[in-house]
Amino acid sequence: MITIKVPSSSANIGPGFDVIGLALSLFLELTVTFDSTDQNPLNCTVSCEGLGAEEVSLDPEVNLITRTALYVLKCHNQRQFPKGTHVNIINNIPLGRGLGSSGAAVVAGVSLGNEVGKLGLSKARMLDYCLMIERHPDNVAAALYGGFIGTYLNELDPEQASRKEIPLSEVLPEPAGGVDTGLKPPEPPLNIGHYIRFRWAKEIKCIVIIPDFEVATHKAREVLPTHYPRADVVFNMQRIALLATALGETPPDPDMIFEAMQDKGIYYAPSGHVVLTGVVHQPYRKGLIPGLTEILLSMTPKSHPGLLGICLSGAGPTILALATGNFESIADHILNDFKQQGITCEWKLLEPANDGMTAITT
Ligand SMILES: Nc1ncnc2c1ncn2[C@@H]1O[C@H](COP(=O)(O)OP(=O)(O)O)[C@@H](O)[C@H]1O
Ligand SMILES: N[C@@H](CCOP(=O)(O)O)C(=O)O
Repeated sequence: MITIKVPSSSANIGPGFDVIGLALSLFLELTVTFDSTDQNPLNCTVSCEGLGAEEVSLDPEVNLITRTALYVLKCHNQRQFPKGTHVNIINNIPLGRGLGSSGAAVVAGVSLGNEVGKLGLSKARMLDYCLMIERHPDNVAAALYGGFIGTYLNELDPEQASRKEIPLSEVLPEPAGGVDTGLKPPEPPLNIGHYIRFRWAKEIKCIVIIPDFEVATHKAREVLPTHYPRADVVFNMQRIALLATALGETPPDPDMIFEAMQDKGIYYAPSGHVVLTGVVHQPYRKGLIPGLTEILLSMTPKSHPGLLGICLSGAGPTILALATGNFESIADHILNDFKQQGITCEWKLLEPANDGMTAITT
């Protein structure tokens, strides 16, 4: 039996759009067993329990995890799973909520291909495969390596860059294209992306407030501009520089962290009007998440002692609040704000998941 465990993740943490990721203690788990008397297309069956079980396809040609595993296998001239492979998915990551469920599924799929195909891929090479599928590195790198990380994509030479830009529909056709197409899918270039781990102060806990509706990440990316004013980019770079260090300092400095988690600046013009500056993703997404702006503006470390900072988790709709105490009252405030918009939520108190993806054969 093979057991693969992958953490959820919260990407961006305010200003770090497509850069910063934090692996969190909610997990996707696969148990993989083999019964060679089973005869199935692609030699694979899938079952699923836990969150999203009724939503997730059990067809191995459609399911994101098994399709990803098949992509990795086909790149290594293995056209199907080993005989009688059964993949049981146990999912604790809510789907489409900004907690990296798709990133975790892609990491789990790459690891599944690696394990059943006995490919011996390093985590660095697995990251290349992940980045051919989920092309922003923050979630997949956090899920693969664990902890609080900064990520980047390397400049590739033109031939490699064009391979990386191959449309997702060719890398990961849906359905997966069966056993016999004979075509090898586009292999990832080497060293597409990399990461660095930052320190995390152990007293900082992660409150996640998870609304009861989904926002598909690809839709939440469509609402973003392709170009930004220089002032906005500078604003966010200034905050990221703080963020990378401020969350590792003991004792945590609430005012510094609150500022470091801003993806917007509020400037009171001489006319008295409020002007927003320094905006990369959150405010553009407010149309998808009722109450977002009000929630982000409604709390500070002064109004809510214990609070360090607040932001949208990934592409939303989950809100991430970092805090050292008063977890319930901080969560209650955000639950109430969402309630005024007619939205019910659940909340959880999570910790960083330091291990990242693990795969164990027993
Ligand atoms: N455990 C899983 N098994 C199969 N597919 C999954 C799994 N988790 C996520 N997915 C796919 O990823 C989609 C959600 O991805 P996305 O919109 O990026 O949201 P997020 O990553 O923020 O949860 C789901 O609708 C589903 O298609
Ligand atoms: N940087 C990405 C992160 C998306 O995270 P997810 O958990 O919502 O998939 C973005 O902001 O689009």
